[in-house]
Amino acid sequence: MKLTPVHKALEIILNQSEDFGVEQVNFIDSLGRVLKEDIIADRDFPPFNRVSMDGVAVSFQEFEKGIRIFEIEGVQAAGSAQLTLKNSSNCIEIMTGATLPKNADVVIPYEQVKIENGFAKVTIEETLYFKNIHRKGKDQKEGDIIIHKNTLISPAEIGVITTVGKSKVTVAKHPKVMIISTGDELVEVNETPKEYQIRRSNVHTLVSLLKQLQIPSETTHIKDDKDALKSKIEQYLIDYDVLLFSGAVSKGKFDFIPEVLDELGVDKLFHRVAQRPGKPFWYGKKDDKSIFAFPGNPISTFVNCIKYFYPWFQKSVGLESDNKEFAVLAEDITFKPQMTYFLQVKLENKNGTLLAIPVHGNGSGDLANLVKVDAFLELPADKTEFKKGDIFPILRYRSF
Ligand SMILES: Nc1nc2c(c(=O)[nH]1)N[C@H]1C(S)=C(S)[C@@H](COP(=O)(O)OP(=O)(O)OC[C@H]3O[C@@H](n4cnc5c(N)ncnc54)[C@H](O)[C@@H]3O)O[C@H]1N2
Ligand code: MOO
Ligand SMILES: [Mg+2]
Repeated sequence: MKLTPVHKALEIILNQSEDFGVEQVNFIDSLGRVLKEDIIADRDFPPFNRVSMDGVAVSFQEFEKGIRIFEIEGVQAAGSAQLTLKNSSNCIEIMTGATLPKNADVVIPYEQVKIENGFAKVTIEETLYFKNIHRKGKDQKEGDIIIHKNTLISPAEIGVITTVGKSKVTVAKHPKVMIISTGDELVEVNETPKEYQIRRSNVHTLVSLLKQLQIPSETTHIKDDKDALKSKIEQYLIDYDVLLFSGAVSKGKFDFIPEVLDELGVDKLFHRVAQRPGKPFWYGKKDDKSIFAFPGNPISTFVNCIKYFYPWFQKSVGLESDNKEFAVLAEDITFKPQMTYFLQVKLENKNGTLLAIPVHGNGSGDLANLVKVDAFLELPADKTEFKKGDIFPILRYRSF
């Protein structure tokens, strides 16, 4: 049967993105979420003439006249209401973060002043009007949009959100996701497997891959029993927006997922992609529900989640995902099949260039190899020889 090319599979999936609406969350819980409102300056930035050095505030005009000794009239701390310089030839001691006193228009730092017996003796010959003052409204004006809708919220955005006083933020709502493992060979993490059994690690990898995008999910396990699969999946198709499967999509006698989904009225949009690993990937849709059925081999599940589910989700919540990352292949690679090859690589930054160093494992079942790796290098299907120095897109799962 004909395999769907990777770019086509991705295109099909992206065309099925869904809007899950918006919700309000506490500002501190908005980290990693997608903003769904513009964040507007509630006042000027800075909101007052903010002194930026500890020292003395004086009149620039008096300084220009040659006055260098100023009697200290008072002290203006950060957080206290604005004082007025009553006598223009006096000064006010002033602290960083304080509002500039009325009638003062320059700050001389303590390093350039000698304080003695209630007088400040200035030791510099030159200064500038408004020196050491962060002028009101210089950064942003009240009413300016500081963060646009559809921005991914990072710690920098949290700073702005809080400074404008938004304790609640409108963000994209996440889909309700169920992650399902299948297979009679699988046992729980806290169980001791028999010689022919293994622990169901893939679902926990998937939960974690989703958690990296702040998407909560639930998991369950279903035995290789067609009736059980059918009745459970039927309910999940009602209760969840997205189902992620791991396993039972290939040619085996107990690979029931494609036929069960078909019998439940899920439209298959493709089955089998021209890629390695992850070829038997099945994707379908029922009404507005997306069903990603990943092949059970751990690396197949892993790479398909990053390659297909991640951009589908990002598009669904309104994030631009055209910010592809690239790396330079560090050694020659040959891959003969007419398939996209997701090569496991370690990333290394060498003099500003991101190098992709292949780390060969033993195929898509070798999950231990992934801990030595940072990303997959996407080698296109239309070539067989990939040369050291060539540049290819990467799918990265470690950010630092
Ligand atoms: N005759 C053919 N056999 C296979 C083909 C093929 O084209 N023709 N494709 C191979 C490829 S490629 C892959 S990938 C796998 C996909 O298999 P399934 O999606 O059907 O998955 P399973 O058979 O259920 O399991 C495969 C493998 O993965 C392990 N597994 C499954 N779930 C988990 C889990 N949650 N945690 C850890 N490991 C899991 C399972 O034990 C098997 O070892 O098919 C090839 N065969
Ligand atoms: O496509 Mo499979 O993932 O090579 O084992
Ligand atoms: Mg199978």
